[in-house]
Amino acid sequence: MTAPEVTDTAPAHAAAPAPSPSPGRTTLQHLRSLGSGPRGLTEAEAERRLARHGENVPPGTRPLSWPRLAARSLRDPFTAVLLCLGLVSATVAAWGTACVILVLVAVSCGLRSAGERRADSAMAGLRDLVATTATVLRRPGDDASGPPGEREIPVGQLVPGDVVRLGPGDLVPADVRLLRAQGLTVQQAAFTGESVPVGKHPVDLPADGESAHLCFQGGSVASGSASAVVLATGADTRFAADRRTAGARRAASAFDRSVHGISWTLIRFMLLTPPLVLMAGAALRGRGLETLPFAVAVAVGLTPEMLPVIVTTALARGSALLARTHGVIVKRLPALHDIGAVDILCVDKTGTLTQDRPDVDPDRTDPEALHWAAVSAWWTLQLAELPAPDALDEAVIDEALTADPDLIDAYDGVTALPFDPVRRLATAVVRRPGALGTVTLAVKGSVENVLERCALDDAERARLLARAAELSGDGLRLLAVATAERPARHRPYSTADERGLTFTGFVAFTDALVPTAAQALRDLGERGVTVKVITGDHPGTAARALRDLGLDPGDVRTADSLDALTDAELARLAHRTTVFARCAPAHKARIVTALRAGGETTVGFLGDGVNDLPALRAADVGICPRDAVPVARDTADIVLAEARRGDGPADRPGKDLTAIGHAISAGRHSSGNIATYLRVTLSSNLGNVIAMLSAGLLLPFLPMLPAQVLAQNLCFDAAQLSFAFDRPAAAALRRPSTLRPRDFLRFITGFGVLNAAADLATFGALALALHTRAGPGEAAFHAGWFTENLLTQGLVMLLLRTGRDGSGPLPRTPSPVRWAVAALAVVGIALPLTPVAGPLGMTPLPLFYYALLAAVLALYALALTAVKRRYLRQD
Ligand SMILES: Nc1ncnc2c1ncn2[C@@H]1O[C@H](COP(=O)(O)OP(=O)(O)OP(=O)(O)O)[C@@H](O)[C@H]1O
Repeated sequence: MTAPEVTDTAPAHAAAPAPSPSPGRTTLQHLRSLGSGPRGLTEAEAERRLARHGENVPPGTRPLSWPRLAARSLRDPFTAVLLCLGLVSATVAAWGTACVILVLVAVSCGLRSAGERRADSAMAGLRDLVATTATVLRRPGDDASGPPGEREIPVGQLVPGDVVRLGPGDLVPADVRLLRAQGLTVQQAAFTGESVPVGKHPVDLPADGESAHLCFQGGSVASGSASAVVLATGADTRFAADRRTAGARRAASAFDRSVHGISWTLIRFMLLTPPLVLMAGAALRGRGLETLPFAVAVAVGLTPEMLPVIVTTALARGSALLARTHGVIVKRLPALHDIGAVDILCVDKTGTLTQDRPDVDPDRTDPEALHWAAVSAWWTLQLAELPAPDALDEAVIDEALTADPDLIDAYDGVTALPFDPVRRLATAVVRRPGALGTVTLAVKGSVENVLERCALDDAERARLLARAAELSGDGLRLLAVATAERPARHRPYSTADERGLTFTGFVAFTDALVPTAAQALRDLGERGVTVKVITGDHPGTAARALRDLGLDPGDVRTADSLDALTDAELARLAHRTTVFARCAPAHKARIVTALRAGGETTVGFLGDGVNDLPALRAADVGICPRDAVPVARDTADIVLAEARRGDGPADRPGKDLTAIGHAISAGRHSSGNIATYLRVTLSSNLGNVIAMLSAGLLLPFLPMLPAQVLAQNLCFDAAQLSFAFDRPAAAALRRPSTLRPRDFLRFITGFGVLNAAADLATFGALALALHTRAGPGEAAFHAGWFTENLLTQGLVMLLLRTGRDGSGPLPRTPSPVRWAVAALAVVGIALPLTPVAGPLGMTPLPLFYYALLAAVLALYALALTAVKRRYLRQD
């Protein structure tokens, strides 16, 4: 079964090649060839180009057309197996069975396509709510000489020739060529697999094969800033070309492991059934190939052909409800299943558990360190043309300017090396006006990274590290600040210059915890989810935050202690550890991958920054708060709601971490309904198959005609669609909802045998009721079994609604399920009495049979309840 997910529909111009890097063309020549310039396009020209090139929609985000949906549902393994069985039937001229199979395929494909179409549009609507925008430079109207202005537009409206601005946390919105850049590094793991961001800069005359001046759609800005001209959009990008050749690659998620795992187990059974039936028929009754249609019908009887429809409907309904009631946006349908299955949730600290609205703590900040940190922050902001300061820089500048409003005028900026989460440093090179021969490097960053670049003796270094640990232990965030006087020079400054520095002091910040964080962590614990914190911050700060939130941080590990471990050692350690500190983006991803190894755990990652992207991708399900950086919102599978007003300052309502609990409940609810369908349909189908096999060997005629198999399958399938609207028991919501093939097999074997016993008892009842009757018993047998089948299926729907997790009281059966069961019972009893009965090969039955049937059903219901109770007790 394919994941019910919106996938690519290649637009008409899909065959267009990805852009060439244009070796030998200068930037200006390239701009001219695109009919653009450094000041961008006019609005009127952009509109014309949008009509010509189409929307800049990355592949995989357009709802599929009807023909593509139908083609995709035909590729579904269940459908493929059914079609194969149909083909086998046609080959031996069993036209009745072949037609039955064809109708089954048509109905399930039709229902599935309609369900997916609805789900696709609903998901597209939800994704639009958290869609990212791009900063574009355009001139108003058609006035090419007008002044350009910057504005935010939806990424979909970008056209070739547009000039865009990029800053940290931005998604590269199209394929672009850099016009200017400052300290730009781009994460482009999607193309090259490199987890480390790559430096990018403009090249006026690129050599053949050079690509430092190009950034591709799907990449993300890790640090620095740039302006760039758009070369290609939508289906013409390299991202689209890669997807066309390689397809979308994503590691198997919890959804793939469970729903797909179960599907493939069943398909193996289906494929094994016909040969087994043929062999049994030959061995026990000396039958030959004439048993084939019957053998095929038995295999068809095993198929849960509505599984894809139920999965799509249950997940789409759950996602829509979650968005409406709690503002949580699920961007990829299977992610709702996955969040319900999460048993380990990794979170970063800053901006997730804390507000990321730091305030300088003046009592524990060295004034000189604050001075140089502000100079560094201000000039980095100016020289690197960052669209906005990050939270620490903003706090530093505010505090320093309040103390000394002339601080900025005291220096001229020379160059800047902006912050990146791997170096954990930011440097500005400044000059005092008049001091022509020398410059000052103002360096700020994490304590360890700054101290290791300072000229210090070991004792002093140890003293400073101890002081930093003490401040962090109080929950403070820290910046270490250092400076260096250097002779001025023309050669560009690089990270190699950040050596032999003079330590200046620490700047300390308070960063309040998110008000809903403690409650959210408690909720997660009660729902059986283990929380781990993976942060770039100091171990002391992380441990203190966790303690303040009511959790025991245990032994805090720093990332450098993990580097020497093998993947297996890391996996063992990761399961024992609660807090990982000083993690670079690649460490975060490696820890998540280690936790997932073995496929026994489902791991979610909740993060909000550029440093969280690799981990968001590595997890089974990536989650981010609504105010995360754009690229995190774009990467995450689930975007959380904002808090209600009152949970944060008036201008920014803040994060609502309790929304994770709602998302988990919604996921478990949907998975619970899928599990109910699987339990009910599989035990009933297995029972039928056992009964059909026994009857097939005992009776001189086919126990069920192909048309009857069809009618019965369709009625049961239609009734079970109501499970998408079911309510699982409260107990099912209390722990991670993993659909394990092994658990299902255990469940369905027991209940399947019980169901077969009821069928065999019915055969006895039929023999008793019909033995006095003259005429062919075949049609009456078929009618009797048809009625009993639909009635027992209705009973199973009511009594097996909660299985493995249903130890609590059974929730009231929702009306769609009650109506569906009633309709099933009515059809089962009434159909053999209607004129349709004749063509279907059935006749009305004597009243006596109904009395016997009532007794069989009553006994079956009692046995079902008793076995279920025993099963739940053992579980
Ligand atoms: N703008 C900045 N300039 C210099 N140093 C910074 C800046 N921002 C953060 N740092 C330093 O780098 C360290 C790591 O930052 P990083 O962004 O990787 O993680 P974080 O935001 O502290 O934590 P989390 O991973 O929980 O979001 C910080 O603890 C801080 O000391």
